[in-house]
This record gives sequence, C-alpha cells and structure tokens, in this order.
Amino acid sequence: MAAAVKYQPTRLLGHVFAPGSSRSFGRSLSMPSASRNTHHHKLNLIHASISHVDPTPLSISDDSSTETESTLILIRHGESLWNEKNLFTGCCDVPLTMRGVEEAIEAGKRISYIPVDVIFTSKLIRAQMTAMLAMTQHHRKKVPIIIHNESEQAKTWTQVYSEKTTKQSIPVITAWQLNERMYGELQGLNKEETAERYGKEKVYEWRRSFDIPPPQGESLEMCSQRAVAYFKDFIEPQLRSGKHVLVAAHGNSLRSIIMYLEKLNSQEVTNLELSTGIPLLYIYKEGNFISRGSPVGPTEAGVYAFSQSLAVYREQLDEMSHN
Ligand SMILES: O=C(O)[C@@H](CO)OP(=O)(O)O
Repeated sequence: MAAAVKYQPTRLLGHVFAPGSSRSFGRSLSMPSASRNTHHHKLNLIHASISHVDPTPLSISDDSSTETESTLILIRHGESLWNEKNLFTGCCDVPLTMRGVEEAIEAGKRISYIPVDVIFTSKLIRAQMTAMLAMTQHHRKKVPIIIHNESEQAKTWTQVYSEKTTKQSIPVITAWQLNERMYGELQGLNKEETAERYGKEKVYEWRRSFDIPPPQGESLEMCSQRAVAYFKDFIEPQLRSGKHVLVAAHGNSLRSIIMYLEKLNSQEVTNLELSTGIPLLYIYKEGNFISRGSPVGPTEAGVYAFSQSLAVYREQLDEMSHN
C-alpha cells in the first residue's frame, strides 16, 4: 500500500534517518482565532513563567540572509505497567516499568546534544517521568522544573528568586490536551481478550481508524482536535520565537500531531505506529517542519550533519564539558 511505503521512515523508529532525504512540509502559522481567546489568559501565564528563560536561539548565517531555526523533539513515553500487561490505558495515570525507565534514559542519551529550552508534557505521569528521566542525560545539565500555574497560590509558592538558578532551568509545561486518547469503556481491558470478544477487525478499527471512537471514548479525530489545537496555540509560538521544544506525550496524541506536521490524510495515519521511548526530531524553519527521523545517539555524526547550527550547539557543549 502506498501510504505504508511512504511513511515507512517514520514507522521504522529507531533506525537511521537519511539527512539528505528530508521532506519539507509547508505550513501556515497563523494562530486559529477561535481558540485564541479561550487560551489567552493561560498563554499569558505560560509566557510569564518562561519569559526569563534563556532561549538560546540557533542562528545560521549564509551569504544572503540570517535565519533562525528551532528544533522540535517528540517522544512517546517509555513502556508503562499497563503497556506491559497489554491493557488499554488511555487517560488512566499509570507509571513506567523499569524497562520504560531505561527507555526514557536511552532516549535522553539520543537527544543529549540537541538543545531544549522548553518542555511540554501531558498531565499523565508516564509522559512526565519520560521527559524528566530523558533530561537527566542532557549535556547542558539544566534542571527541568514543572510550572504550576493552576492557581495564584501555586504560582506564588513555586516562585524562584534567583536569576542564576532560573537560567539553569527548563520550564516544563503540562497540558491535559496532550494526554492519551480517552479510551472510554476499553480502559483497563486486556487488548487481546477484547479482540477475542469483539473481533480483531472491530478492535483494530477502534485502535487505528481516524474517526471511529471506541465505546464512550475518543476517536483519533477527537483526540486530534484538542491535541493539535494545543500544539498550534502553545507549542508553535515557542518554535516560531526560536525556542527549542521537547514534547513528551502518548501514542495517539502524538500520532495526531504527526498527522498535522506531516500532512498525513486519515488513511495514512492508520499506518503510523510509534514505539515507546523513541525520540523523533523535526527542524522548524521558515514556517516548515522538516522531519529528521530519530536521532541514533549522541555520538552519531549524522544527527548533526544536517544542520550547521546543531553542530555548533554540540561544539559549544563539548567545550563546556572540557572546561
Ligand atoms: O492503551 C492505550 O492507551 C494506547 C497506547 O498504549 O493503545 P493503542 O495501542 O491502542 O493506541
């Protein structure tokens, strides 16, 4: 099937991507006005929390112009205790297994030389654990700090009073919109038993079709309406301002975001599978998302070869660690 071939690189997560084979996906970056007002207040709070953080934008110069590009890393959380038991998880808040912890640390090694200025995760602990564990491996050694804007008291009680400390921090913004697709009455059921009971085809349809929801749950389309709206309203503005962003989320919330980034249609997205704990890299440049596949490891030269600015960033980190 054409779609399966076309998206093979994305599905072969963990394999080497070819720097020369990038695809650029044209993207208009105007913020949708409908959700703008709804989120306005919250957006201000987020900006207030992170405005003091050193954005370290990457600038590349060529003969004719100076451009800014930023990086976007997407990571599906590591294996959870319910992944291990093959249970539908959805919005149930289940932690990582030891294997999931190791996957998160391994993911962190793979992105340890890629800049991160701001982190977005879902509200679920498996995504938050993944982001935090991954960042323990980062060479820049900044401290990821969860931003608590849920009340005035939470904001006041989590204030940091040292500019120096703040500069060594990375804000972690948690959002329910990035949560896993709500799986309705399948949550907690065993996937294999459910397939035996309702038939493999029906369960495949619930799990991978775009617009057929599981009983009382969200279809991928419904999940995408909140996850992609959040991405456009909160994450794209960060990228546009030159910030480098890490998003730790879930199989289906990320599938919907990748559908948007790579302009997949509803048929193509059914073939998209994300492994746990594998980082995916995109370069954001001039309003386009350029897919760079999955960085293989911190020592993999190819990861840096495609972007002069990432190579410079890496050099700076190397110098820092030698001093
Ligand atoms: O159970 C879930 O929440 C998801 C992700 O593990 O399952 P699926 O493979 O059906 O997307």
